[in-house]
Amino acid sequence: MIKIAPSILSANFARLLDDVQRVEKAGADYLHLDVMDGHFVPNITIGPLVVAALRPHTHLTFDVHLMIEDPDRYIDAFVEAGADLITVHAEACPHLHRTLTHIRDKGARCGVALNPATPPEVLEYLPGLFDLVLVMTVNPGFGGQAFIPQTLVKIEKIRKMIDDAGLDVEIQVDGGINTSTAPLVVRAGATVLVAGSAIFSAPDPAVAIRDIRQASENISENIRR
Ligand SMILES: O=C(CO)[C@@H](O)[C@H](O)COP(=O)(O)O
Ligand SMILES: [Fe+2]
Repeated sequence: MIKIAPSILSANFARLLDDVQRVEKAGADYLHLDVMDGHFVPNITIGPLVVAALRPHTHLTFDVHLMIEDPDRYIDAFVEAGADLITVHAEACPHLHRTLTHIRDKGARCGVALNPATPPEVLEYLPGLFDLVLVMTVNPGFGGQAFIPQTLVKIEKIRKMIDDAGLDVEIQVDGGINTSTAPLVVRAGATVLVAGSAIFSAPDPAVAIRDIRQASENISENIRR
């Protein structure tokens, strides 16, 4: 089963809760919350206060994507705010092993994000320590960018790495995902699709979720992953 994770980066922040509840009703699996600090990436977005404010109003799994320097400082705050899954960037974590262990010790699932230019080999040295790999399919920082096709080979490599090791790990993709790119990433091995502008800039987000799901599941049925 492919999971769809709408990214609220492209939601209307003046009516954020309405947009969240709309995608929940439309059958979204995760809610993807992009946290940016103006240092690791050029943009600045939300922090734990917004996560905590939304938490009582939805049952969606909160998938928090930290694009910040020194994420260890904020892990406790995000778990306490209601994050179910916290993903950190390998490029931002000099002690990635320790950071992942910290997230699990706090009771959340953890993910490792890799920028488009980051090789996947870093994952080989962290067996069993993460629940998800986030393959960035654009350079992080902004919504609405074009999908980078060279990332497909990396998704394939990670899929093989995970299958060969017999790990139960999700492969998430993030950036430029729409009905055209979804089949490509699913064929390469992705199982969780983040989409921001393709969902929230569509005339009807529910239709957009349905269309992305349909485009991916036609492929995944053939693969039977
Ligand atoms: O993490 C990020 C951007 O850095 C994403 O989660 C974006 O929000 C994806 O937006 P689209 O490319 O789907 O518009
Ligand atoms: Fe993201």
